[in-house]
Amino acid sequence: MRYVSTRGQAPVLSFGEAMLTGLARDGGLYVPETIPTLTAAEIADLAGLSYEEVAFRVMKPFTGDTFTDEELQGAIERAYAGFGHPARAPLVQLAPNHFLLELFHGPTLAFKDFAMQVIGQLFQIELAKQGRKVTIVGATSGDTGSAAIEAFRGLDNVDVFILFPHGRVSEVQRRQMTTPIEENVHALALDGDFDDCQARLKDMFNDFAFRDEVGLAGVNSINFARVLAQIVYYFTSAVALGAPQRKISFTVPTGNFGDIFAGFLAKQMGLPVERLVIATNQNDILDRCIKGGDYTRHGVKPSMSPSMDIEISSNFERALYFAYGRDGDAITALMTELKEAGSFTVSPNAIGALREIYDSGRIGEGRTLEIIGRTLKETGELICPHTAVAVGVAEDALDRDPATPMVTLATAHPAKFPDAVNEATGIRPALPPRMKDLFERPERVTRVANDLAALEALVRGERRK
Ligand SMILES: Cc1ncc(COP(=O)(O)O)c(C=O)c1O
Ligand SMILES: N[C@@H](CCOP(=O)(O)O)C(=O)O
Repeated sequence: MRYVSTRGQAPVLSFGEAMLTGLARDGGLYVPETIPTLTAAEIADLAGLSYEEVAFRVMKPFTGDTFTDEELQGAIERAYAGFGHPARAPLVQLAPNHFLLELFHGPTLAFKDFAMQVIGQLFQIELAKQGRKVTIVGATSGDTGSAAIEAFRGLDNVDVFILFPHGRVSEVQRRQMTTPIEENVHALALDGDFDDCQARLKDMFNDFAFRDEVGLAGVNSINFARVLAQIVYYFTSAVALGAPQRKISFTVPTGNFGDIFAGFLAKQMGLPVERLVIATNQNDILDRCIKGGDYTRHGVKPSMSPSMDIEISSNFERALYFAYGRDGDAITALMTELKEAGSFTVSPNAIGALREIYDSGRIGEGRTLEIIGRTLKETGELICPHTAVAVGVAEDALDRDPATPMVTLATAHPAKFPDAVNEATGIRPALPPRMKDLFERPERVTRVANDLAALEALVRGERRK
């Protein structure tokens, strides 16, 4: 299995190399050269297996010979052992044809744990084999950061620096990043928004001298291994609802497009996915693009679903790459236009290809609150604001296609966003007992300017040599 860049100009790599490389050296994102498929019989055979067994069967064909079967199985077992639900990703019924896929039973209470816990294990195996140390720099709008810290805290051969937008994450999210005591963990509050954090991260990858000097590695969904581990729950949930005999649709609260792109890969692998519905909050660039063909930045407006406050949606590049028939030059041109002019127009063929796969919708702030309140009243489920955005978009999609079962991804625990949930319901959801002293723990955070040279100097100075 070989991995190629969406911009077509970077070295072709194995899975292991792509995992440790992060951003491709031409600025693109790695994708598999071919997408492995499962037959209908192989998908049917997943019924009744544990989450871990399904994960192994789905992930193995992508990893080539980087890991032995025993290594991959062991990594998966260890990754999910600490989850707070035996099913790992349980389904809850909201309405006759509407199901919620709860992805918040991992250690940091967000769907990011599903992939981050696995790649934490895979990094350790690969770094030990190669006798290497790496410096991970991550950008977060709230959830990736704590999941990365949880997966890599205390490791001797990894330093972790997390850039988050100052004042734009929830207090629980911030404290999850600023209270770990391990000296390899560095929380950096950047003066800017998430797009600035991600842009500086990509700048660091594009500064080859810096990248090579510090052994830069990435665990954002830039890293294909992140997306890979997120394919698994599309299979477990669809099979539980009758796939491969029955088609299933998914609605995904979307920001950086990693989670829904994993759904695209599941579909390409043979899972009968009817529609993948992109759910956006008031930062609706993806909804506008799918509907009108224009990807135009308007400026990020902070919302009550802060993890989706994103306008430069990193993995949309991967979606465009497939929509443009794997044309790296076309993608390079679009990404250059976005950087220089703040917008691009998708070609008629490519927008047609995207609309074959994706549907989309947008939910504003008022409706988000209404949905949190109504969902609790009608179903007894307390949901986070990101999930509420997706529930609203899914309800609209179900009105258009009531016959196909809809799975809505519940991406974070409501206790991560107590203020919004309280405003909608009058309930402040409690954190699990293991986190009950989160608000008493001392915080350790460095405020940083949105300045590449200053950030690089900080990482150089703080990482352990
Ligand atoms: C709670 C939550 N929901 C949804 C998203 C959006 O997911 P993605 O960036 O993969 O589109 C994020 C951030 O990634 C998140 O943290
Ligand atoms: N919403 C994310 C943003 C980063 O996304 P990633 O999937 O690329 O890591 C977050 O919570 O940080």
